Amino acid sequence: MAQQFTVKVPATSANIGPGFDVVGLSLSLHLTLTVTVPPASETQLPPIITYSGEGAYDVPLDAYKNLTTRVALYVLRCNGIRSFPSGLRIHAHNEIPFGRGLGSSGAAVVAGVLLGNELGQLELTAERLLDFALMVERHPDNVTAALIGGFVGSYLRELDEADTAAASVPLSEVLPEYPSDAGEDWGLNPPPPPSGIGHYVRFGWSEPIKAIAIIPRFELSTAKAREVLPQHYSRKDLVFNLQRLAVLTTALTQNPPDPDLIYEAMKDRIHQPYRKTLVNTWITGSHIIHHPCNSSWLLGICLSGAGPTILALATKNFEKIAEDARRIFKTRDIEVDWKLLTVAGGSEVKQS
Ligand SMILES: Nc1ncnc2c1ncn2[C@@H]1O[C@H](COP(=O)(O)OP(=O)(O)OP(=O)(O)O)[C@@H](O)[C@H]1O
Ligand SMILES: N[C@@H](CCO)C(=O)O
Repeated sequence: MAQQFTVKVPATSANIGPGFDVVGLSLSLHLTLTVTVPPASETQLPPIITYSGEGAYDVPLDAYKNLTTRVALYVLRCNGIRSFPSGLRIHAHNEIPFGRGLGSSGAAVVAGVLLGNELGQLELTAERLLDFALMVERHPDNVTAALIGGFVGSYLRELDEADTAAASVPLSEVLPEYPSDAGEDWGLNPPPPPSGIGHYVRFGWSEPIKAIAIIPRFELSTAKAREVLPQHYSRKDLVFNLQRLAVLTTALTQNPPDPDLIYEAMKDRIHQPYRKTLVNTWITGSHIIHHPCNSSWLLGICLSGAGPTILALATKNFEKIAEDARRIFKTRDIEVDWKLLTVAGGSEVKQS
């Protein structure tokens, strides 16, 4: 009998203003894999991937090139399993737009880790799953929120010398460039992650708060949006962010939420000001939302992840906010789509 299971991973919005590389929020758009493993056979048949939804025209369907399946193979090989099961079939349906700051790559990585764990029947703990995801994505905010779900804060443990070296191997060694006909015999064993890299806590979330994602119709790669950030910050700017983040993690749990407190607590001096040069959506976005004294349902706005999506948090009048935003963007020749999103649960694997 064939084995069938699904892997469902949510979108995430990282940073939420001041929490650069620290906080992430899982949102109600998903990447879902439907996986069929046929009964074992004598012949080794290659995996077949089909794909629908966001990115369907761009994503590689070769299992040795596709991000999700390469991550799954990484997990398998680190656990002594050289190849995918013969005749493996995966259908991916994706609702998360690529390169918009909604954690599409984090979701693809987490889906790959869960896929590898399930195919190899490895029964890895959540902590170990996170180690594997962090070896690929390297900053914890998106992958931790995608795996655990909710509004999540995380840090990376300070590693000793040996673990630092293990965690710093280039991504090209973790996910090597496989030839398209790669099979069981190809390549060396990849470097496994050190243990217990990421640590996290899930905060509460105030039930009436929803997120409006205002999504420009262009991509911005996270790598590019990180290149513009400085190596050093002033004490004043660091304290500015720390003060706001400390308040924000509790302010977003309170019901009713306090718009004045949240609006100010979502300000940032660590990444958004530098990304202005790349993302003129942020300049536009920061003019959309009036101060909450004028509109108590608008709580605050931020760049979602590395951008270009703008995330507005609000308790009502969602459509009005989004349509006002669309009109303002239009005057600057930026076409946007918008989605009203709720906070999602964490990743799920279900046998069918
Ligand atoms: N479902 C997927 N399958 C395969 N590859 C994917 C998938 N989703 C994303 N990717 C890869 O990740 C790239 C986007 O990653 P990137 O980190 O630049 O943006 P993002 O994750 O959408 O945004 P952010 O990290 O700011 O939230 C895509 O161009 C694609 O190469
Ligand atoms: N914290 C990361 C999130 C990107 O996914 C950044 O802002 O670069």
